[in-house]
Amino acid sequence: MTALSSALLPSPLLAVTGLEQSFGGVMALAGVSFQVAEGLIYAVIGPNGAGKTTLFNALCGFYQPSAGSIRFADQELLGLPPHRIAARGIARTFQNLQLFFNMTVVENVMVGCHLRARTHLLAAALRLPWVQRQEQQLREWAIAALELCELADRAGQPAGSLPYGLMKRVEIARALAAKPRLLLLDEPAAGLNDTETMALRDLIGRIRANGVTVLLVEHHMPLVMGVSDRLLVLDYGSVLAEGAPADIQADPRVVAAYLGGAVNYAV
Ligand SMILES: Nc1ncnc2c1ncn2[C@@H]1O[C@H](COP(=O)(O)OP(=O)(O)OP(=O)(O)O)[C@@H](O)[C@H]1O
Repeated sequence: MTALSSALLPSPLLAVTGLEQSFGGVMALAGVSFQVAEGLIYAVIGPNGAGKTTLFNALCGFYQPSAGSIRFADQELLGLPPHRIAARGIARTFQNLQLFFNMTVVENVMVGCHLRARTHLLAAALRLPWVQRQEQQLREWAIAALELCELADRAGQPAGSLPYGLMKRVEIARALAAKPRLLLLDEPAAGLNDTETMALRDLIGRIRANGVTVLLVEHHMPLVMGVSDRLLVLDYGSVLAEGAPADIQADPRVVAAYLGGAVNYAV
């Protein structure tokens, strides 16, 4: 690539370089580097214990890596606390449900908008007009996120009354309500049946179509291969491979890392 053509390329939305995180003697991330262009669905895969969740936790500021760099939209994130990283435009879901079961679906999703809200306790207690206008705005954002997740008709129901697959969608809607530029999905297909998984695949496509870049940690290979533009393969905290789904499926190192070849990639 010439200097001129590389200068014309847009800088990646996310650029991770040499990221290191250890726990005692375990190097969970041993110098991980990769880049994600804006608008991609980018998956991170790898066997159990490879470092995928640690990577997410580092990106969100829950862990403070000992070395490396995380540049998001050309700004360094390393060292920032989670709420400042979220305010920069990164939202995530978790492996385990983190819902308020007694609150309604829309109330759960409105929690995700709080970063966009101006909070003032006295004004809220007095129900000042601007507080009411703001609440109406947050409700509209929450409803828009629910519509994208095909949950608008469940808005008024207690979150705890929904089937598990829909509860996981509420979590995605809550993350979307923060209006992120990058959405991190941590094993969104875990516990879903085949129909729900196919619906999830469509939803991830719609999220990208709405201008949100997606970083996906997932063990469900048919989903990963069917929805992703590129993949990063981690193994023992290091990058084993990076590339398009077809290249990753053909990579013997990846096949070997997964139980000596017993990977079902069928979509
Ligand atoms: N908080 C922690 N304290 C100690 N060790 C940890 C901690 N978090 C992760 N580890 C270790 O770091 C390594 C990477 O773990 P991590 O959870 O990131 O893997 P993973 O790829 O997400 O695995 P899985 O697919 O099972 O979720 C593992 O050896 C794990 O035991």
